[in-house]
Amino acid sequence: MTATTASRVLVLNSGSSSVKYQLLDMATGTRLAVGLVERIGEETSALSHHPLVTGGAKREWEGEIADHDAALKAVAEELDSDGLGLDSPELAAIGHRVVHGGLRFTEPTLIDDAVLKEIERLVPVAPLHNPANITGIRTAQRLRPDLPQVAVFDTAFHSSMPEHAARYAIDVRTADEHRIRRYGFHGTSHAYVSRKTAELLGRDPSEVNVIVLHLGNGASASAVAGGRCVDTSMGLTPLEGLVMGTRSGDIDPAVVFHLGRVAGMDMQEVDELLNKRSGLVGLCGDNDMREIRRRIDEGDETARLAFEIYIHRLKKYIGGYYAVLGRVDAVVFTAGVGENAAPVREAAIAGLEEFGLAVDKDLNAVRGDGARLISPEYARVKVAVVPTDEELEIAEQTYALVTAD
Ligand SMILES: Nc1ncnc2c1ncn2[C@@H]1O[C@H](COP(=O)(O)OP(=O)(O)O)[C@@H](O)[C@H]1O
Ligand SMILES: CC(=O)OP(=O)(O)O
Ligand SMILES: [Mg+2]
Repeated sequence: MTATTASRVLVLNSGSSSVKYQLLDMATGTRLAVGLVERIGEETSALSHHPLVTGGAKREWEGEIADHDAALKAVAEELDSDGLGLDSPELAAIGHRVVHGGLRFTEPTLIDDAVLKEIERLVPVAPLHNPANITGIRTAQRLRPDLPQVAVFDTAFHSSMPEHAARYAIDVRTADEHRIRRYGFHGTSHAYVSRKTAELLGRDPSEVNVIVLHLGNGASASAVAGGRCVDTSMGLTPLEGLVMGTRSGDIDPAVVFHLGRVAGMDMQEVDELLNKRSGLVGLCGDNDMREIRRRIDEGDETARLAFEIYIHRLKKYIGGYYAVLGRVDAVVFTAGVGENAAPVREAAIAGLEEFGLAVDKDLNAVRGDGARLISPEYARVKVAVVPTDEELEIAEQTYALVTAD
């Protein structure tokens, strides 16, 4: 690869209705700008942009942002007005989060037409995510056709899973023909957070076993043994596993047939039901944990039951992965809910004292930005909050690829 003196990387983390972005200088380890576009395609979208080096204040505005293409143009304009535009010769590459990499992509990958085609082929198994990732790539390519664009896949970290964890117990030929298996997602987060947890414990990642609970709007759990993923809760698609903001997580697959045969729903309707009208929003009408906690505090029983279902599922995965790992050094909470919702952490760990797990109420209540332990001194298994940073992890992998000899 050509050597480059440019050392900035722009990272685009395009979600189903949002784009998170960061501009970083990899030579100095400085974050130059961070931002977020939310509610893309809805009546009022919101953009928040924070230039970190130009002394500028955080800028926030609301307006209509119809699609991801418009969102990226808005991001480019914000960066431009800080003198950090995409036309900068200091930009070395653009790193993209791509949710589904299938069987083929297990490493950060330089994007060309063939790679983009393969990412497109995977749209049916990440219908909420890969299309947004593709738009991000195309728009970035149009704005800077000369720059290397790198895809960092959510599935990559999980590709080390043993076959007994990755395979579903269905007819092998059908599974192989259609590449049906557990791929797992949020991999850059699970990789980053498990590594940071080892650091927090003052140990080498190869020595520690951790259960990572990535609880955002999408949510997943993983069992990481010595730095390697051995099981994860999301499957062929990001629908399986934990109860999420709008997704059901685990259900009996026969529910799908039943809805078809008895309720007369077609595939599209069932897909939409399970991905967009289930999870917390389906259970109580809200998918934001802040709002759910507020309602519980006011005595709302529907919100309480939704919370209890969410916690019950979490406990099942903590227990399950404890058994899979045999020995656990830490259970770690991360992402929007995991980092901020103390009641979720407390409830998920409650009653697990026999597992060596406990949460210290005071430590749990402390709000902080950094990685921290929330278990009492005596706890045999540590409980931690470790903020995730998918954008930093993507930037590092992107920069390593474009500067490799
Ligand atoms: N202070 C908070 N207390 C409780 N939950 C929070 C708080 N801040 C954010 N959240 C939760 O985090 C979610 C977003 O998490 P995030 O990791 O950003 O998700 P995603 O990347 O999937 O969009 C929100 O929907 C909300 O439920
Ligand atoms: C894969 C996935 O669920 O991602 P997100 O949490 O960003 O929706
Ligand atoms: Mg996320």
